[in-house]
Amino acid sequence: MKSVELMIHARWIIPVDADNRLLEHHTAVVDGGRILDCLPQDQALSRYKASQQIRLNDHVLIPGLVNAHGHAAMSLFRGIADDLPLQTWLESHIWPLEGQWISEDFVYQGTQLAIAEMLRGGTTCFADMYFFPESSAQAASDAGIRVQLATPIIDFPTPWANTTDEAIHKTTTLHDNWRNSTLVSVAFGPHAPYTVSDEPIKRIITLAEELDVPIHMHIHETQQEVDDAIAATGMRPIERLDKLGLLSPRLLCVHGTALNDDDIERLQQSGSSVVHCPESNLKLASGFCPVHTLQQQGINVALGTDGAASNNDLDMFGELSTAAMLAKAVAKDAAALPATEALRMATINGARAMGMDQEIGSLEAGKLADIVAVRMDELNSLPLYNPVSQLVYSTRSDQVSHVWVGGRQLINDGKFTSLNISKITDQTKNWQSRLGNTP
Ligand SMILES: CSC[C@H]1O[C@@H](n2cnc3c(O)ncnc32)[C@H](O)[C@@H]1O
Ligand SMILES: [Zn+2]
Repeated sequence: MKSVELMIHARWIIPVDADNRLLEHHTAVVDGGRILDCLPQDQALSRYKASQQIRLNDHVLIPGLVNAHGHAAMSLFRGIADDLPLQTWLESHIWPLEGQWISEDFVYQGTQLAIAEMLRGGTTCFADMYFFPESSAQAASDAGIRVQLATPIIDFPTPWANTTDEAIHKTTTLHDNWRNSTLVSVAFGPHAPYTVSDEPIKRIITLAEELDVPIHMHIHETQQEVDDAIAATGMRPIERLDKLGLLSPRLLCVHGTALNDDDIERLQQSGSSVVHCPESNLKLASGFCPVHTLQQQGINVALGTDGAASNNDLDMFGELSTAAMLAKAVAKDAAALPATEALRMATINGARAMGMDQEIGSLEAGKLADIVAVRMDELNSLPLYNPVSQLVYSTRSDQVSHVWVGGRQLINDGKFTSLNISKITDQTKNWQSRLGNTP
């Protein structure tokens, strides 16, 4: 018998593997932070002896959810500027607030709040674009969650960097400082086509290749963005970025609304990923991402919440259900984005977009043990004919009971093991009273 650290015996396991299998009465065997095996319970008990065994008789195990786009620290701006279209929201409300309030402490504490919400809802890895990414890196590392930090690169001075050169230099330093981390990785985050000019984009392309890291950018968020770009440059944003050489498998194209056939062909030919943020797109009335068409073209589509200031939560189960329903309405086809595909979007597709699909995104031997257990004996989950359908269409995030990242347990029966929630609540209320007094 081989000695291992942990065996999780579950009623169902959805590994999100290539065959979309559903396993019943199986065991996930974890050792050294990785999944060693996934096999029938009776075989697990005869082959392995574990220091810890957990029996989850009413639960489904899934890979940790991957939130492929957000601005974690913006959780401190949740509800501060609602019911506005993107450009008014950003230019008249959010950017002035950021100019006044953003600091290392704001980002560390705001990111802690976001991490607590994400972990509690089964997210084990998130891609983040925000100022002071050093503070976000520290918050993620302290909490034990996985993060890919897309550093904020924008043509105007920000509280983090005065110039694009400084932001790019700080990106390479951040990459160097966290190169040995198993939790924190770094990407370039040029903000959007309308805020970053050609020269920095060219430098980013070269450096991203040298460092072998992703590039993460808001692209085609609204029809207005496309119309303005055509008026200013004679080109659609995706056409311009393609001509600059930005489109490639290392690109996460966030939003992807207002896409025409030429845009879709460029995304497909280049192997770029699209990150769909349905709730933010709906709330800001930004537009619709043609998810079904993109998937029919073989484009990798991942799922993100965007920040809590435009969503207004970081609940990937809610996002999953919204994505599945919206895709059907947009395609005028009830068969568009079936539950199995939606779950892939929220797991393995996100991992692939972030260049991490060899390590996370599915429950398969050799991968890091980023695992989530969800209780399926709640009223809204019964009767249970199809666990995947239930997960996507009727599960609430508070049904998440256990969460492991790299084999470390961060949620145990609904309770946090690595975060001091009363401290996070107090510091959040403190920010609320400071921001609430803004004239
Ligand atoms: C360069 S750091 C990130 C920057 O992006 C702003 N932001 C947040 N949400 C959106 C969005 O949906 N579209 C464009 N920009 C967004 C955030 O406030 C920061 O300034
Ligand atoms: Zn965003």
